[in-house]
Amino acid sequence: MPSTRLEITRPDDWHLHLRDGAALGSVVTDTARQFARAIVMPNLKPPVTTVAQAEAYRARILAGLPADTRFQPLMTLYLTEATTPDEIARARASGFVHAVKYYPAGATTNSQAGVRDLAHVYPVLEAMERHGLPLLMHGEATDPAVDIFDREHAFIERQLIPLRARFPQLRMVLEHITTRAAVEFIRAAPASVGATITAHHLLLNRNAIFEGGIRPHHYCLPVLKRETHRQALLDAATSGDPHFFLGTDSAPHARETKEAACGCAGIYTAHAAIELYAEAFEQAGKLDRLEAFASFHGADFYGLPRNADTIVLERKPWTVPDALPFGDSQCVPFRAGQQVAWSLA
Ligand SMILES: NC(=O)N[C@@H](CC(=O)O)C(=O)O
Ligand SMILES: [Zn+2]
Ligand SMILES: [Zn+2]
Repeated sequence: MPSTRLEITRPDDWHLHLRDGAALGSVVTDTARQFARAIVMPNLKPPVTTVAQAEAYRARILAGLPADTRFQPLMTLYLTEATTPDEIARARASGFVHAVKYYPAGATTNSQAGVRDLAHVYPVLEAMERHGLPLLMHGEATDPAVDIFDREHAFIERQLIPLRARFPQLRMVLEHITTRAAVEFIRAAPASVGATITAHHLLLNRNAIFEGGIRPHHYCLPVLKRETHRQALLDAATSGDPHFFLGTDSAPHARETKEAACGCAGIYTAHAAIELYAEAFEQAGKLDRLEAFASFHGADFYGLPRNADTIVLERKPWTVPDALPFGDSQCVPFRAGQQVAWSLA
């Protein structure tokens, strides 16, 4: 008999975009409904580059939460070529900054202030290695000559392998992995290197971007890949291997900025995140592996306690709204107007 009810330790989201201002208030509740904690990405405009900015952003997130939630935002700093080793020491001492995010300049949404040449931040990486502060990576090569579907693989070859050799003790997370090459690299790495996997990369392949026409709400970075890569991700997520953990990369954008001649990258999944992961794990026949992926591996990697309470998922389909409020605009969520197979009780 297929399961119709699943109780698991409350999960955490190890890669999340909450945005700021009015938009923040519209989205944070979706995450707080299901997750105890989330690693909050710093790619605001302007980016969160200092501990003082992270502290102020954290306060704005907490102020946007409904009174009855205990959701904890785990903050990150945006690495720039001006970041100092002193800032890393302050981050470690803060207790609320849990990682530093590396955006290769130009690789993705709000990455212009990112790093052009890793050699310029070696002293900062050395400080992170010493303080045990993880480096989170948007792992795509930015060389425009590299085919967009090969950018993750090229990043691994050109940046990640040399970086691992130079900083062997540096804790790292390759974020939102999308390829078999990434899965293989992470599997072979020590426990100090992990990877997050999104629900949308587990559920969709690149055909979804072009189904009957161009689908801006299925455009994200790294871009969706072929079916063989989706299969590799599903194998990794459901394998029980502690290198792999849940990170939604839920990345809301106002409708008009995606439905445009040059649409933004990012897919919003926070409204149904754990339910979507349950669908993917069910598809693989591995629902029994969801809890470790969603609730144990990430906490263990970050050296944080596992959550003590639980959530209950029921196999009860529901229909996702066509649009959700997003500041003074709207956000079109993943599966808009369509069904999700699992519900959060
Ligand atoms: N994933 C995306 O397509 N977009 C993210 C940025 C990111 O995580 O690369 C965003 O901030 O919109
Ligand atoms: Zn990214
Ligand atoms: Zn992201």
